[in-house]
Amino acid sequence: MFEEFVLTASTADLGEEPRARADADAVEFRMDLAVDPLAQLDDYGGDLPLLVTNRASWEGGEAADLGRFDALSTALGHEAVAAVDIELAALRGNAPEGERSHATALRDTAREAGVDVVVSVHDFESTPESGALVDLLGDAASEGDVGKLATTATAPADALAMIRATHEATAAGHRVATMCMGEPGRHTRAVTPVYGSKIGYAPVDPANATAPGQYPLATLRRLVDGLRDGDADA
Ligand SMILES: O=C1C[C@@](O)(C(=O)O)C[C@@H](O)[C@@H]1O
Repeated sequence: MFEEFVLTASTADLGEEPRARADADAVEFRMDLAVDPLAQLDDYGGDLPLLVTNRASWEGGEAADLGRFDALSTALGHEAVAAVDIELAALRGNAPEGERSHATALRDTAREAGVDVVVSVHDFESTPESGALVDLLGDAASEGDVGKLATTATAPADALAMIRATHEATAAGHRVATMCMGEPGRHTRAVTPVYGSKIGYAPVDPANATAPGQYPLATLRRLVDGLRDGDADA
């Protein structure tokens, strides 16, 4: 699914999917933020494929325990689910007790089901220097189909480090998705796809952003396509 850039509309409400169709290529379903996520999946009849995320509380989400893996595993049985997000820290075992075995089992299930695995890393405080970012991207990409890195930019230099790291990791053959959270890094969401980033995230309803600094969905679509095609009105 991630050979080309994929713009995902992030939401906790699959009922928003019709509003996302005009601009998004997929929906990121934030199961940890959703009311009755498995029932929503059962009822889903939309056109867009789903990336399912059930973000752990220790990685900035709301899913409090290992039960999040059971819910993700059930989600993989739905035909519309094309990709699943798993935290790198869960796969590498430097997370709370029991995460690693659940995370690797989920990855196996995803592979058997032909579902892509996005391995994610988040830093809600800062952006390390670009060499460290490249290492993180290499680690994440080697554990799944795409390595995703979202860090917090507090100055323009942080955005530059992320752009550089995106370029270097892509040149080294890794499939990555990158972005900075926070206002000084907002433009990375439009620019890193030029350097190889394969996933963008934006809320359908700007009032429900799932990370600081996200552009509205239609804006990110226009910016990414405009930079790619050289047509600002694209
Ligand atoms: O990991 C990511 C990236 C993200 O944090 C962002 O910065 O856009 C938004 C989240 O919904 C998603 O799971």
